[in-house]
Amino acid sequence: MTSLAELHDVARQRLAPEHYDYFAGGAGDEVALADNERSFRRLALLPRILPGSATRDLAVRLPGAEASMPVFVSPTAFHRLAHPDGELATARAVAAAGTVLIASMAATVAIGDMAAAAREVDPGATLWFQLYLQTDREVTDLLVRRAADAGCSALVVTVDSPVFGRHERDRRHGFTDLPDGLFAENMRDLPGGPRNIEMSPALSWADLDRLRESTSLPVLLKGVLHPEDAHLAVEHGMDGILVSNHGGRQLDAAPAPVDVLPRIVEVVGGRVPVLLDGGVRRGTDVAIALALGATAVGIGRPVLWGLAAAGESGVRQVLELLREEFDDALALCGGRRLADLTRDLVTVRGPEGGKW
Ligand SMILES: Cc1cc2nc3c(=O)[nH]c(=O)nc-3n(C[C@H](O)[C@H](O)[C@H](O)COP(=O)(O)O)c2cc1C
Ligand SMILES: CC(C)CC(=O)C(=O)O
Repeated sequence: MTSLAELHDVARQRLAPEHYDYFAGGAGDEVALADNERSFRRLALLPRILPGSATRDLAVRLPGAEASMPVFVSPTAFHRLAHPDGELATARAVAAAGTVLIASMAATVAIGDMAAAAREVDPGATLWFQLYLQTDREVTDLLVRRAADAGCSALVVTVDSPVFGRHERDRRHGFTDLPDGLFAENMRDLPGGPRNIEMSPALSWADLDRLRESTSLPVLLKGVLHPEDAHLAVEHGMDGILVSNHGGRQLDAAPAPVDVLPRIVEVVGGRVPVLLDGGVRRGTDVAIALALGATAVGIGRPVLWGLAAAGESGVRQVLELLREEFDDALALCGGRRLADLTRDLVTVRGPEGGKW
């Protein structure tokens, strides 16, 4: 395979239509979904020349992690719909790539088993655990304890889902539940028995404060788009911000993360890392996001396409393609290290170029 788009095509052919649409789809008219990729293509990189070095360093330090490149895996649910090995395959592939896997709370493999699979490949593999705060605090506390016991080195709290997005593709298919034999394994053995993941608009910053006080793990906030919320996140002691519109699956009128990134970077002012996901499909997208101030970027769907196309090896291909493409983009921009990707390199395409 020579690009992520090719792996996507193979995945589309292999998956059952209702499972493909669950992975691919967005909310409402899928305006945000389409805009996520399109927004990267509205931007251009103004390359510098003659870097004076033939070596490049892609490694990046993140909360509780040293990643081999500024690309991590964003949390996506239900990997066993894509491949029988599910999250075990994903965990092995991400460990082999030496980057961070954010394990979804809605994984079809329990977090302890994912961590064990990753550590067989690399004892130093990094997993973070994605969490939807539950209104039953006992449940949240138990999930946090399990993540810590599994050796997760950070928590990623998703805050863009006070209610579940309206996924019309799923409604048309009548896809409302996992097939028999698959389960959100982290939701077993909880007080009161197995549970569904709850999304609640009743949650507030006070619930986040409580989580912050209850754990020594770094806590990152996923789904921040408003600069004022980025400011509040830092004030409330968060260790990082993940700028995201949930891959266009929640508020369909939400902007593309890359369009709000510069403002958030400005507000945060270097106090904590600012990460981004949504629409990253090429190494040049990674370079644009870093030039606009992101510390690293996440990919969601491309991992699912790799998994559906070829299991562990497919996910490895996705990560290695992005690594090669990003290394290439950095070289072509005249850069040697990530810090060489600066804001002045980004312009808007077309005759207005430069007026950013
Ligand atoms: C099928 C699917 C399932 C997802 N599940 C979760 C999840 O369980 N938790 C979460 O915080 N985000 C979830 N997301 C959002 C991703 O973490 C991420 O924000 C998004 O996919 C990034 O956009 P991209 O797919 O364009 O790379 C999911 C996204 C998809 C496509
Ligand atoms: C099971 C869901 C909570 C996963 C999710 O966040 C999504 O499908 O976007």
